[in-house]
Amino acid sequence: MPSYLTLEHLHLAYPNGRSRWHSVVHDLDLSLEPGEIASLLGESGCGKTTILRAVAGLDMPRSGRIVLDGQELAGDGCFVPPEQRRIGMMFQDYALFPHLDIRANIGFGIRRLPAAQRADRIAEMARLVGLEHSLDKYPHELSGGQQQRIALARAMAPSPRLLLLDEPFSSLDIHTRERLAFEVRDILKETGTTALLVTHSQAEAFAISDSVGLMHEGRIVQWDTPYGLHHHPASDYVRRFIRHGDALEDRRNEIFRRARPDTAVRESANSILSSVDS
Ligand SMILES: Nc1ncnc2c1ncn2[C@@H]1O[C@H](COP(=O)(O)OP(=O)(O)OP(=O)(O)O)[C@@H](O)[C@H]1O
Repeated sequence: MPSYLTLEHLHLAYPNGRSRWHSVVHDLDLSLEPGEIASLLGESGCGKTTILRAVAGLDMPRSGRIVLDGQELAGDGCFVPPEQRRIGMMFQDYALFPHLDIRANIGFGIRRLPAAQRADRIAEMARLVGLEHSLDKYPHELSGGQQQRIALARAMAPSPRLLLLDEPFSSLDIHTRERLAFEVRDILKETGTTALLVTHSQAEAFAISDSVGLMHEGRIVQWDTPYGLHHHPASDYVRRFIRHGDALEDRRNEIFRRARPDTAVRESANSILSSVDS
């Protein structure tokens, strides 16, 4: 049976001067089942965002195919524009409209629905992310984690066929980041949403995903469950990458353990390790 989302032999490149191209992603294959949550994990510059942009329809592949729910989005002579793909996106910087209240922010993508139906859907999404009492507030009145939940509610309001998340937690402090990653996983599972996330944070990828594709220089070097990546690394590169992520985690946990009574120290450990992590 064909998968829900399929990327086949995808070649992605950026223009690099006169009729020349800088290849970023090479011959990439990937497939997701309905309701699966997957992450692309890798160092900065390995091509994660470039893949999301191609799936969203913001860039056209040089070659290869993208198929979603049986519909060819990009391929031989075919290119469906982003607004017709029914794909939701959530970014690291919330991207909420500061001059609109939370109700209008959540309802932004469903402006064409009849008023009563729209109000119901906004209420449903606000409940889903646990912020049904904040609908009259403005984004600046909410914490970073709350704003990111509103961004999720807004992305999900139009019932997208697929949700793309680009480093959605990286502007949050490290505690909120992990808590929210678990919360978002619960919300996506509850709604049966298929999602593809990109991150350079192993903790985040492991917290949210059913499957993780570890990327290196434009290729997926291992596609596996978090357990599989951890316990059965397919190469030295994967082993080193995972060990480095574990070492950061251990260091952070140790600092927290020692600094438990002292919030100021905990805060500073948080910020030091967020910067190391990024
Ligand atoms: N608009 C662009 N034009 C030219 N080159 C680009 C463009 N966007 C990205 N690149 C290049 O493509 C490569 C992959 O970038 P991409 O943003 O996909 O990486 P990433 O893995 O998402 O990194 P990060 O974690 O830092 O966001 C990098 O070498 C980058 O310089």
